[in-house]
Amino acid sequence: MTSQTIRQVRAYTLRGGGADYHDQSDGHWIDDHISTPMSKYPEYRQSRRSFGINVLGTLVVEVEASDGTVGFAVTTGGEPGAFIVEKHLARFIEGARVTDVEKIWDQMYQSTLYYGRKGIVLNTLSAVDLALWDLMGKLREEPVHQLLGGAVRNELQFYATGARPDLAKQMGFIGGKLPLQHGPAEGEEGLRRNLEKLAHMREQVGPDFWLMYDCWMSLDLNYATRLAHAAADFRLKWIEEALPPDDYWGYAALRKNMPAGMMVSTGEHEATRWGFRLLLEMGCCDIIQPDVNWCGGLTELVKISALADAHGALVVPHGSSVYSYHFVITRHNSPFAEFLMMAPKADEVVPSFNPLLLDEPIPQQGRMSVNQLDKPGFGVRLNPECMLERPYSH
Ligand SMILES: C[C@H](O)[C@H](O)[C@@H](O)[C@@H](O)C(=O)O
Ligand SMILES: [Mg+2]
Repeated sequence: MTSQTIRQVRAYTLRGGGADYHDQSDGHWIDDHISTPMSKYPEYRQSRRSFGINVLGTLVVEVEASDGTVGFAVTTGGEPGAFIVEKHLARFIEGARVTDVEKIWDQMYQSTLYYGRKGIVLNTLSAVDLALWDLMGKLREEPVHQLLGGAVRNELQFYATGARPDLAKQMGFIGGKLPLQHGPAEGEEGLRRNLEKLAHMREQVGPDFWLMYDCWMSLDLNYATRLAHAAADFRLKWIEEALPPDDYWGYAALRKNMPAGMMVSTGEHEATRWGFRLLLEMGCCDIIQPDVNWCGGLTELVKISALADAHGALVVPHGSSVYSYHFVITRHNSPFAEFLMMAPKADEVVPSFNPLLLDEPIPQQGRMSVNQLDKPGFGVRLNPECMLERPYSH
């Protein structure tokens, strides 16, 4: 295995669902009047697709070893990501040993520092890194969680993100995270409607089921503070991504002013150990939520997680299908995982990156046994019916 080198890296794109899970059709809960930083513009308030949340589409990266074995991974990245893989990163990947993930990561990161650091470049770098971990697992015939040191528990437990926490409770999930639908631009009426929604859901799910609000970067410090204190009456467990990712100072102030016992979470749009060091050292949050397809991949998430552990923070990766499941089950400070309800009415458990991945495991009664993760690599295959395109080559 250690003598195997990488013969070729290839980058493909796909539209409609897949890793760019916001790329859905009309009528899906995930695009129904959700509060965003663009909600101050009425014309962009109803649909996140209207301002382009789905412009990138899915990026699929394949890495082929000298013996023909192929590892792959997916992310949000589309054509820009494919260009970066084929025209820039390929030179550090092809010819390298399959096991050289640390060196390849460092060369990809340092060589793109002048235009990367976060966002699309880190999404792309993450997909290459995850494809390498998939390839290593396939060559060693071991699931990735074994390569990471092995499971510390026999099963994963999940909370569900979606419009129907009441149904999520019936399906066995440990909690439900609602998308916040009204932001500061909708004033007191909007705040009242946010609280009415929460009150209704609390009535539906009873006193102990976790309820959270995901604010998707859309609030200001005063609104977030007022929302948190009013939501304490309905036992909100955490307020998520209330402020823009760069407002570390705002998060630190919000966390200081939170109601006793309510947590602050953020991080899905943060990247690298340096970004998360800032969040942790400034006391911004109780839970960090790196997306392993966006933060720098598994090689970087291991570093981020150790940093968080030293700070006593939980690491609950943003929903990223098998790519986070294999990680979460190996970490003591990742006691539960997120499951994105991708059924349009959030009334059915379907694979997160539907329809792109075959054999993608789904929670049963809100839980997933480690046995469901026991195939080599990440244990998934690309759906041959998905029309992948390769827009660039090298
Ligand atoms: C539900 C949220 O608005 C996002 O769509 C979601 O992807 C993300 O913020 C999450 O935490 O799942
Ligand atoms: Mg979120």
